[in-house]
Amino acid sequence: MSAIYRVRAEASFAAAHFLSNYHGKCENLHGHNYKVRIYAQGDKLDEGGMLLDFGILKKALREVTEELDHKNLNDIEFFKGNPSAELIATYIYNQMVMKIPDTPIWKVEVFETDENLAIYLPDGDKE
Ligand SMILES: Nc1nc2c(c(=O)[nH]1)N=C([C@H](O)[C@H](O)COP(=O)(O)OP(=O)(O)OP(=O)(O)O)CN2
Ligand SMILES: [Zn+2]
Repeated sequence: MSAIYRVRAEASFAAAHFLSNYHGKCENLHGHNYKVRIYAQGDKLDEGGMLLDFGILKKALREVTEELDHKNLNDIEFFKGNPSAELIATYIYNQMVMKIPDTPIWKVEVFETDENLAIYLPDGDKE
């Protein structure tokens, strides 16, 4: 098996949401300070010994999270009324692919709190 490299960037944003198909307190409008971690992976390094400049990953992720910052996530059509951490991770993945299409994204983690996170693995469960 050949070796692979992974690099990670992190960003955060604050946003409001409610979950339409949820019966409990989360059906009411409330907010979170979300933290996002995104991982790129590959098996080849460039001539500078890098898989990918951290700065490229970080810049793209910040552009995506800035679009979400201080928004009501229920206003975003993609979520269809249910901006769960899982769908936020999916949305962020889709946006990142549009920004840096040549960068293979391995994993997106969205933390709603320090204890609660959802993970999106676009390529299935291949760790
Ligand atoms: N799989 C998921 N479950 C839940 C999500 C989600 O995105 N994916 N989201 C929520 C709500 O957003 C809720 O705000 C967070 O849930 P919960 O942990 O129940 O609430 P608190 O953070 O306030 O935790 P307490 O322990 O109750 O203080 C729900 N589930
Ligand atoms: Zn919530």
